[in-house]
Amino acid sequence: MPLAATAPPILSLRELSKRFGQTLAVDRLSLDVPRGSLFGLLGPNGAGKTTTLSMATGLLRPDAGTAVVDGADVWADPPVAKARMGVLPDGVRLFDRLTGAELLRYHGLLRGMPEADVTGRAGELLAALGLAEAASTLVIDYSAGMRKKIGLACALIHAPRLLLLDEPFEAVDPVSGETIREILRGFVASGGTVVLSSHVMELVESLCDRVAIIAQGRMLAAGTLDEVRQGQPLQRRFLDLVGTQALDAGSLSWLRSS
Ligand SMILES: Nc1ncnc2c1ncn2[C@@H]1O[C@H](COP(=O)(O)OP(=O)(O)OP(=O)(O)O)[C@@H](O)[C@H]1O
Repeated sequence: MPLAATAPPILSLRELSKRFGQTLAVDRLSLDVPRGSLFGLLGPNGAGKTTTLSMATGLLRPDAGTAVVDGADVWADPPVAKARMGVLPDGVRLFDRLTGAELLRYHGLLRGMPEADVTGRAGELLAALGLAEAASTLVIDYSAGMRKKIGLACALIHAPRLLLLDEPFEAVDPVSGETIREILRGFVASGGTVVLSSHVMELVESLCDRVAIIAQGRMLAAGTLDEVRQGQPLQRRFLDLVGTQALDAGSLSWLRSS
């Protein structure tokens, strides 16, 4: 029996809920992520993906429910839980008055890494992600894709066993996208676990072995790729579960009249 089938999940969310005023962003959402999986979290805009990941990573306090990382409760024991994960938050809120190299160094030292390791790994990460030439550039002057990549490097530098990545491929060019896919596959092959959110079905279908589809804060389906797809392309299954929004007849007619 594979390890993932017998070991406890590396991430376990139980009945997580979060309300913003009138909006119930996440509604009693439960999810288990087995060790060694490359897990895709899918959902339309506003589904609650970022809110869920923020609660799972200790960035946003849930109204109710629990998040447990490798046995450590994220909200009862944050230092232990946070040490076990690498996080790429939504929008990548970074200290952007630092250079790329300084930001990576800051993250490594903050994680308690020895100075020499930080320097060595920072150089390797910058090179692998095509940021070596921008190492001395202030992050505020980075493009959106470069910010995503430096954010990913910061999440990786302490070699966590669990990566939680909010839209890691957003704004990233195809060459860097392939590098990131390679890094994530290698990470999982060596025993790591990745949870990523995305809108891009083809990417999730080709990269992830497990997926969950959420909409309006609720879990609609979760399991292996094949269990969720049920013999259909993921895109079709996603649209069936989430529902399509047909344009009313005559809607946007002004756009078609010249
Ligand atoms: N800080 C906030 N204040 C008020 N409402 C919020 C806040 N953050 C999220 N929301 C609302 O909660 C819901 C879920 O948002 P969330 O950002 O989690 O969705 P998402 O699935 O990540 O969307 P997207 O794919 O567009 O990034 C949305 O209705 C959003 O407007």
